[in-house]
Amino acid sequence: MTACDDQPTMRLRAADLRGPARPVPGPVPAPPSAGPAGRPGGRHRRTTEPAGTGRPAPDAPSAPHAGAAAGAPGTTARAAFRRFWPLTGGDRRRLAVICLCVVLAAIAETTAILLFGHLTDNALQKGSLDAFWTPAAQWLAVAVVGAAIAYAGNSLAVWTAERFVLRLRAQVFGHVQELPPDFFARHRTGDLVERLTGDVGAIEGLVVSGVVGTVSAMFSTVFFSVAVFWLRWELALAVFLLVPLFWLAAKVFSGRVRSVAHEERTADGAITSVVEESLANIVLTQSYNRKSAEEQGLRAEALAWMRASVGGARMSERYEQLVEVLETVCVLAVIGIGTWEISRQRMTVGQLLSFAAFLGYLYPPVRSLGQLGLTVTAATVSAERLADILDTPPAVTDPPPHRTVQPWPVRGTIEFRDVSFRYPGAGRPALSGITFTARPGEFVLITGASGAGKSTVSMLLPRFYDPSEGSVLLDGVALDALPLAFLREQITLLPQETLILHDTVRGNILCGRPGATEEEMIRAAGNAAAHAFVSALPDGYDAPLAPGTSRLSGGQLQRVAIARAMLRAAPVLVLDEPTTGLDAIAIREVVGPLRRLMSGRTTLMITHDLGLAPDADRVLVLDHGRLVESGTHRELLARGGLYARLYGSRAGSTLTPVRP
Ligand SMILES: Nc1ncnc2c1ncn2[C@@H]1O[C@H](COP(=O)(O)OP(=O)(O)OP(=O)(O)O)[C@@H](O)[C@H]1O
Repeated sequence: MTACDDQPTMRLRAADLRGPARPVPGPVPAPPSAGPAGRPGGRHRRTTEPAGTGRPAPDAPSAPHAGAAAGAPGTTARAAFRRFWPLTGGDRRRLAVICLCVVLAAIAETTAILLFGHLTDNALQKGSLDAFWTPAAQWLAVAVVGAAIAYAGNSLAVWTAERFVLRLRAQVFGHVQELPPDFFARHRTGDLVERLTGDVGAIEGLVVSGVVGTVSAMFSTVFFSVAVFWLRWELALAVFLLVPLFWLAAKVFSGRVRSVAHEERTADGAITSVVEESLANIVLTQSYNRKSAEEQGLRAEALAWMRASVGGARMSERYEQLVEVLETVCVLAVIGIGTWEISRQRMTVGQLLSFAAFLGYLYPPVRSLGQLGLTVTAATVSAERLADILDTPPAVTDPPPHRTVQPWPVRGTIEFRDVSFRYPGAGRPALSGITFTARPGEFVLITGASGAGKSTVSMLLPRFYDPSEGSVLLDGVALDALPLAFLREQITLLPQETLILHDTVRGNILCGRPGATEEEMIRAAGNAAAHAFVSALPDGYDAPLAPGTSRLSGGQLQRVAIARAMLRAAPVLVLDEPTTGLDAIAIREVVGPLRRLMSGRTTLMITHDLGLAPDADRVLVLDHGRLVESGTHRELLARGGLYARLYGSRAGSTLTPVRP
C-alpha cells in the first residue's frame, strides 16, 4: 500500500464532509434539486473505504474502515483525539472557514426546501405561472450561491485533510527513523507500512473529517429540526419520538466494531508484509521452489482479511437495513398524519411535501451523529497501532544542552571503558566488561566465534544503543555527551550487507557527503576501484541502482559502498565482515580499495576472516561477550590460546596480509 492509495479515500471523505442529503424514500416526493449541495438522490456516506483496497465503504458500522484515535490499548477516544488534534495547529482558521461553509450550505438547503413548498402551494397547485417566476429565481440564486459555498468548503476540506495526513505521516516516519534496530526486528516491515498509510489516513478521518462532519451534522440537524417544528410542530414531535430508535440501533452495533476494525487493520498489515517479504526473497523463493509455500502464506493472510472484511461489510449491511426500516416507519407516520391533517384542512400539500423533504434531509445528519460513536470506536484501533510506534522511545537521544560537548576536530581515539550491554528483552548480556582503546589511525581487528558479540561492538559506536554499563568515548569524550548528528559524522559504518539506495550510482556515492563535487565523487570512485566499471555502464554514474539489484556484482556494489565511505572522510571506520558473501575473486578486488579506505583512519574491523590479522595493530578476541585475548597477531599466535585455535582452524583466508 502506498501513500498514493490514500488519495481516493481522502477525496471521497472530503467531498462527503458536508454529507449528501437523502430524500425520503417511498412515495413522498422530495424537491427535485433542493439544496446548494445539489444531492437530491445522494446517499449519505461519512465513512471511507479501507485505504488502498479500493473497496467501497458502506455507511455506518463500516466505521472499522474509517477508524482513528490515539493511545495504548484501552485509551479512550477522547485521549486519542487530544493526542492528534495539535497536528491541526496551522490549519485551525481553515477548519473554522470550512465549518462556516457547511453551516451556510445547511442554511441554503433549508431556504431551498422552503421555496420548494412555496412553489408547490402557490404555483404548482394553483397552476399559476405568474407565481412561479419569483420563487424559482430565488431558488436558483440560492442553489448557485450554495453550490459555490459547497465547492469552496469541500476544496478547502480536502486540502486541510491532506495537510493533516502529511504532517502526521511525517511525524510517525520521523520517529520510526530514530527507533533502535530491535524495534524493526519485532515489527514486520509490511505492517509498519500499513501503519504509515492506512492508519494515518484513518486518524485523519477522526480528527479533521470527523470534526467537520460532526459540525455539519449538528448544524444540519438543528436547522432542519427547527424547520420541521416551524412547519407543523405536532407532526414533528410525532416523528422525533422515533429518533431514539436510531441511536439505539447505533449503540447495539458499536460493540463489534472495534474487534472487526482491529482484525481488518492487522490483516491489511499482514498481507502487505507477506507480499513485501516474498518479493524481497524472490531468489530464495525461486531457487528453493517455495512458490506454493509463499502462495499459501498469502492465501492464509488474504483469507483472514476476507473474513474480517466480510464480517465488517455484513455488520454494516445489517445496520444499514435496520435504519432503512426505521426510516420507512417514520415516513409512513408522516404520510399518515399528513393525510389526516390535509383532510381536515389544517395543512397544505406544499407544507406536507416540504415537511417530507426536510425529513429526508434530516435523516443523514441524524444518522451521522448516531454513527459517530461507531466511527470513534473504530478509530481508536488505528490510533493504538500508531501509538505503539510513537510511544516507543528512541534508544538514544541528543544530550541535554548543559551536558552537550561542543564539536571539535576529531582525531579518532576510540575507548571502550568496562562496557557491558544487554539487548532489550534479552536474557543474558551480549557484552560484559569490555575495555580497549584504539588510537588515531590504528587498525584494530575484532574476531571471535559466531555470537561472541563482535557486531554488538559496532552497534555501540554510532550509538544505535547505549551501553548498559561503562562508557564508550571518542577522543576522551563520552559518546552520550555528543550531538548525535556530529557523532555519526565522525564514523563510517560498513555493515555486513552492502547498503544500496534506490537511486543512481551518483546518488549512492554522493550520499556519503551530499555537498561533494563531481570531481571529488569521481576521485572517490577511482580510489574505490569503481570508476572503471561504473563508466562502462550504459548510463555511467546515472545508472539506476536498487537494493538487491542484479545490475552490479556483489563485489562491485561493495566498491560503490566503499566509494561512498571514501567521500564521507570520517576519522573512524567500522567494518563489519566487509567481505561476507563475496567470492575469492571479488574479495581480491575489494581488498585494495579497503586498504586505501582504512589508511589514516582509526579502523575497527569485525571479521572471522583473519587474512588481514597480521596487518592489524591489535587483535581483540571476544568469547561469549567477554574480551578474552588482546595483542598483535604474532603475540596471540605465540600464546596458543583461542586466537591461535581460530587462526589454525581457518580453511584458508581470502584476505592477503601485507605483513607476513
Ligand atoms: N537484537 C537483538 N536482540 C537480542 N539479542 C541479540 C540481538 N542481536 C544480537 N543478539 C545476541 O547478542 C549476542 C551477540 O550478537 P552479535 O551479533 O554481536 O554476535 P557476533 O559475534 O557479531 O556474531 P556473528 O559473527 O554471527 O555475526 C548473540 O548471543 C546474539 O544472539
